[in-house]
Amino acid sequence: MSIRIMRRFTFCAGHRLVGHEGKCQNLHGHNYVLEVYVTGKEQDAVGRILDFKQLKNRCKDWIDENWDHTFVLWDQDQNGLDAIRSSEPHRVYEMDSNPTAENMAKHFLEDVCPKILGDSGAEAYKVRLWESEETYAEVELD
Ligand SMILES: Nc1nc2c(c(=O)[nH]1)N=C([C@H](O)[C@H](O)COP(=O)(O)OP(=O)(O)OP(=O)(O)O)CN2
Repeated sequence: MSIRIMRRFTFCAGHRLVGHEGKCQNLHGHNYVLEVYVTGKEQDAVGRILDFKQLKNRCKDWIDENWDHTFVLWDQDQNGLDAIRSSEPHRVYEMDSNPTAENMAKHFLEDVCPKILGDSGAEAYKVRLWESEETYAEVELD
């Protein structure tokens, strides 16, 4: 048997997709919804895999500090980075890949979750990132 929990987060961010054939090659923003799915080997004495509040605080702190009200840009997108950095104040989060919903979800699951949940006894196994009410990308550990 496996037990899973999930918490949902919302944040606003700007980005653009280098090489995209349509409008998304331009700087624009989204009201993102991030769902973080977590599992754990054991329930604690209270019956929890991980306290929802712990999950909330650990993820929300990272999102607030790194993605919320930030431009998420590819580190190869020099022209985009220069444009955002020419405004004051600004917030930029550099990715090592184009900031598609797929790549942002992958980065959060593979790179961020191990750091923020590392000592919690729980592990994120799936992340779903909604870019709009109609579209999401989902990544799951094999
Ligand atoms: N597989 C992916 N495709 C696209 C992504 C993505 O992250 N993964 N992102 C975008 C853009 O960021 C964009 O904001 C969404 O574009 P699109 O769905 O084309 O926009 P609309 O449906 O709103 O277009 P309308 O013509 O206004 O209906 C693109 N693709």
